[in-house]
Amino acid sequence: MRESYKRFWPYIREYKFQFLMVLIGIILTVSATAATAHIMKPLMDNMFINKEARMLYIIPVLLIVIYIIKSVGRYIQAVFNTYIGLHIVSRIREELLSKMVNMDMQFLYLNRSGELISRITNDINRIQYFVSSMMPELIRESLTVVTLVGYIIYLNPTLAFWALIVMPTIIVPLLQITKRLKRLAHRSQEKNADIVTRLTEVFNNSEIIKSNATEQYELERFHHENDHFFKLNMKSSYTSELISPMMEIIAAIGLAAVIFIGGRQVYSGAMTVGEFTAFLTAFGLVFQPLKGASNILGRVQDAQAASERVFHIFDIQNQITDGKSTLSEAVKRIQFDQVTLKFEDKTALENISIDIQAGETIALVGQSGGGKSSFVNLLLRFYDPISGTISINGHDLKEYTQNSLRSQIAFVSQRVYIFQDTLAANVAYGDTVDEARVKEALHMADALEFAQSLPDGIYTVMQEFGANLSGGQRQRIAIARAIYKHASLLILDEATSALDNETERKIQNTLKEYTKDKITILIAHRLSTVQDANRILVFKAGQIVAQGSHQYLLSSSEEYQRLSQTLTES
Ligand SMILES: Nc1ncnc2c1ncn2[C@@H]1O[C@H](COP(=O)(O)OP(=O)(O)OP(=O)(O)O)[C@@H](O)[C@H]1O
Repeated sequence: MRESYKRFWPYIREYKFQFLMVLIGIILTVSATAATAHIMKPLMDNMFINKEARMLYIIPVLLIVIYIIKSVGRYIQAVFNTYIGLHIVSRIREELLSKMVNMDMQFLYLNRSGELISRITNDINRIQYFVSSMMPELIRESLTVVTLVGYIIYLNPTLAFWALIVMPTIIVPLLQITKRLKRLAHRSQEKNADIVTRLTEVFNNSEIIKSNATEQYELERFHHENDHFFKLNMKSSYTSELISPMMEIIAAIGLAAVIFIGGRQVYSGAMTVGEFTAFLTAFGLVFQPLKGASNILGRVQDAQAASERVFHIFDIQNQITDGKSTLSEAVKRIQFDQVTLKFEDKTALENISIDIQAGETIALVGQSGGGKSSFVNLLLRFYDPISGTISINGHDLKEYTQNSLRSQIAFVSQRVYIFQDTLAANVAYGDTVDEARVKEALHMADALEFAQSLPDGIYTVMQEFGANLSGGQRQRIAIARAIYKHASLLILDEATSALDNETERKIQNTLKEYTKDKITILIAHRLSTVQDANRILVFKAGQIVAQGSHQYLLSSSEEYQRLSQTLTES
């Protein structure tokens, strides 16, 4: 627990004023509670025994004042506790998202989106209680316990010894319970992540689910996860609910000891009935806050497990690190020098050497899994090679900051991403919308006509994933987005695969002028897409097995001849 607090301390300590307010709230509540007991004295002595009539007015008014103070204290404590908790949690949520979006691509590929969403939402919410309310509550309960225990020791040390001797017996089972609770909390949070993953999958794959009529199948899979989650939470409840009855049994044993030993002391005259009653009352009162404190320990396990899951992400170090220079000029030359890329044991690229100059259009072709996407992923620094160097304008890629490098690259990926925003904002993505530029980019991507036919033209809001668009329209928006960026390196990974030949040709013709001083790298499976490239690189099992113009390769490379058969057919 200390470890977790250490992690939260930098956040917690920034809320001195709010904690002070919580403390004031606690002081008001505790004093008002004490005053409630204290008012019993004038109530009995002055009002009933001495029959002072003015007390008939004073006591009820005092009682109301005391309860107002108590309520104000409670309110202040609750509101400021919540403020601290919610504020810290919302800050950590943003920091966690910032950490996640800046993680290596491999991390983002490997971790399910549902798992990451669950950490940002569910896990973080569970921390709130830990960072705000737990400490004040523990302080309040401990203070009350210490005061009451002090009081009973003061009343009768021998009896207090026998009454309290049973207390340590609770420690061992309590520790075991909290250990088990933490294990269960970990599993329950993992299960929660599974549920969110399942849900994101169900909603992202609705087409495939509907077309295969697998709704029932998905419901059963969800039921399986949900049921598991339910059972884990019940297990947690069986365990945590043990704390209260255990405390009560211990309290009963303590009380029995007090009655047996105290009763004998009363019989022998060592203790008056009044002293015995006061002792019994105070001893009875100790257990309420003690139970409260043990319950807090139970709840803390959940928050601690969640904070471990959250801080685990904060602790992951990126493998891809930023260089110091800024790539502010256009990409004029790309060199691969004996570059090898491996994913664990699998070699994705082997000994790749190539030199590309500004103005060139390079097409990558080859069998599926041949390494084409890996080649462009290296340029984007989604991965780093295990050996060899890649340089841009004569400097190793690793010398540049990733942001400055990527600002020079316009990338159209195989999967088209459309954000739930206006069409214009989708084209200008991340930049301010310049209407004329957006229209020009759309025109070059042969998408202006369809954009203008939309209800609000380029300001029409796109649906999530571009659900209201055809595959070809989505691709054209993605191409327009790349054009809008005016980057010096254009990477098109199967960017025109959903377009008909005529549209593709049209876009290619406009792009020719646009890319004449840039470097264009395109991956394609269609002959029409690649045959005009200055150079075609043929990939096979992670190697470039041939390169040259379309005509040259047709006459010299068997692999290309074989590929061109399939390229023409598709
Ligand atoms: N993130 C990754 N983790 C592990 N292995 C990967 C990863 N990305 C690619 N690979 C592997 O590296 C090899 C090359 O993949 P790559 O995606 O570069 O092929 P490709 O030529 O683009 O294929 P396609 O034409 O099917 O898109 C494949 O065997 C693939 O399984």
